[in-house]
Amino acid sequence: MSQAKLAAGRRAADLVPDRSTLGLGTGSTVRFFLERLAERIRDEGLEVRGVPTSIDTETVARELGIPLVGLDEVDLLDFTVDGADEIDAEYRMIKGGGGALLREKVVASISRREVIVVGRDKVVERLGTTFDLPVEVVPFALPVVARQIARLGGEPRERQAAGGGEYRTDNGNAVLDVHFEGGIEDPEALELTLAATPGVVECGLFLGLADAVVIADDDGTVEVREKG
Ligand SMILES: O=C(CO)[C@H](O)[C@H](O)COP(=O)(O)O
Repeated sequence: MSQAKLAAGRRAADLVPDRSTLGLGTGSTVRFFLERLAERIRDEGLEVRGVPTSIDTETVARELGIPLVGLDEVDLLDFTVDGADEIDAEYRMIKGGGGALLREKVVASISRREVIVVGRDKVVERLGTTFDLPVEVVPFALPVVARQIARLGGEPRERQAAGGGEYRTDNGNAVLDVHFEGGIEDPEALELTLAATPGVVECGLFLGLADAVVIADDDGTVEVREKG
């Protein structure tokens, strides 16, 4: 078990305000957040309801007794906690290692406060240097999008399911994990280009969405950084 993920997830749960509507991210760090959140609901009577960003998170939240709500009943979210695969000094991120990028970005876009939980190993100088960029693609368009990404200088690889075979997101789409040799030079320009590519549903670049980051070390030390 990663002590850093445990420490970051638990600290974020301690920051959750009472009587709030929450975005519930996805991933192993968020799992620790959910467990601590459930403890607070039980022990302190914390009143919250959450919008899950994946079927996995929905299942875990239900098991833990965290009240859930749908986007049809919610306009804005008070507070979201999510993980990241990389984050840079400007709080720009790569997300989608768990395949939940689309729902995560929708939830981040309506969150008043987006708090990111990571181990220090996720903090990078340049995005794309330690993690390939996930791009969610309509299956029909896979070859077209892959060729377009190659023209942009990326090396796309279709994600496979854990046991082999076809990988599909919760939305029924495929994922291309795209390697950029030397990292991503201009994340803003790349996000715009990908968004304008027919067949691309969403990409894992999360720019200007994080408000704070909870960074933990393996010894359990936690630092909370606010975006200036
Ligand atoms: O973006 C994500 C899922 O789509 C996750 O937040 C990201 O992959 C980090 O996961 P973990 O906390 O397991 O390292």
